[in-house]
Amino acid sequence: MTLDVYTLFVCELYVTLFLVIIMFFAWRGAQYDRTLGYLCLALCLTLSGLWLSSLRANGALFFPVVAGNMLILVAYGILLNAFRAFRGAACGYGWLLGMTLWAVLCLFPAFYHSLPKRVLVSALLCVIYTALMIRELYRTRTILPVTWWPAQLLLWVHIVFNLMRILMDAGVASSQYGAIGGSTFSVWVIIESILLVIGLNFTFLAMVNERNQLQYKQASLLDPLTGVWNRRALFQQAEKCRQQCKRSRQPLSVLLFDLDHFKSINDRFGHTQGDRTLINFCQIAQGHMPLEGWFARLGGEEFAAVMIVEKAQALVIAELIRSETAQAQPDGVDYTVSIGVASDGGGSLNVGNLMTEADDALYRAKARGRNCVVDAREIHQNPPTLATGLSA
Ligand SMILES: Nc1nc2c(ncn2[C@@H]2O[C@H](COP(=O)(O)OP(=O)(O)OP(=O)(O)O)[C@@H](O)[C@H]2O)c(=O)[nH]1
Repeated sequence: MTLDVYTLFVCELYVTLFLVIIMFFAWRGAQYDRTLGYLCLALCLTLSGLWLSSLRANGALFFPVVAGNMLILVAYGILLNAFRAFRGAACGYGWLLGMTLWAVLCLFPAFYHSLPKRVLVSALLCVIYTALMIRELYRTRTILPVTWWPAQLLLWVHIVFNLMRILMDAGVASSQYGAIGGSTFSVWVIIESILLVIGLNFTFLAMVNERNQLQYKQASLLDPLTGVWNRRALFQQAEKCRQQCKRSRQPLSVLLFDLDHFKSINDRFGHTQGDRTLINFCQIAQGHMPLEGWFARLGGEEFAAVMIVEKAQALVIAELIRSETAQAQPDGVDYTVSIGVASDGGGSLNVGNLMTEADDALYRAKARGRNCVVDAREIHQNPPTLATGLSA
């Protein structure tokens, strides 16, 4: 099979131009996401570099060899910045090094007129830039659990190809003297770079999409003020706990918390201090969650926790939270919390019923003067006056 270098080159120009257009709209559609912006810029520079390298066919040397390759090396640097921007890092100046090195080397006629030397340096720089991109990508593995893998694969294929190029492309000038490199290996360089730009575009779109999806999902489950889970997250988790407890017949406990006279804290110390008090309470409560315990803000000064522990342990945890809160005094502000606790031994579990029971117990805790823990079941079994809430 003979692959015509000019036909491939036109294909490459067309594909790259088309990808520039796609990426430009993707960038705008993603609210001017920096990563996609860098990628779009890298593609524009690649397109310009490719076009300049085609001037080799007219016998020109300066534009294809110096300017064309410099543009392509800047594109590599900007691609590296796209990976850095993806993980929120600043750009630095390292991305300019490849282009600068090439410009300096071109000042030496022994390099400028030697195709094998140019092929060697160009392939080496591609390997170095790609290795740096792999390093950047490696740092994003925690925020990119899925697309991290295809992105790695794509970059490793590019490294292997360029290493093969160093070994196999002796820089023999092609009889079809034309675009990119000008050696007999050019056909493979063009094919690989077409596949690379297509692969990179899809990979970056998938990466940005995955990161955004995870961010949106997280934002929809977290309370923005305190950073703890919100009502939606807690109810999702409660349903998982219910299923787990039902299967393994484990006890499930629900704790409802309500800060006492919180309105008066806002009135006396201001809303900002009120916010700080809410954050302080969340830190205290989070610090007492057991291994299988989840805490959330339901709204305002109301919080809840679901935990796979039996009633006795849930009451101990509630009392620890209550007493630590009463002693906390964030910024000199005294505040207390009332807590209702409901538990199920693992039989006919119903989270809705447990919530209602805990809410009932919380109501009783408020009625008993606040700053206390009340166990829902004991309220039902005993007259209110004998309820075994752990009063402060
Ligand atoms: N600072 C601050 N205050 C909030 C926030 N959300 C709700 N609040 C306030 O919380 C207060 C709740 O007041 P109430 O429902 O009357 O309850 P309370 O004063 O705590 O009284 P008891 O619950 O009966 O002890 C209101 O003044 C709300 O404005 C918030 O995000 N930040």
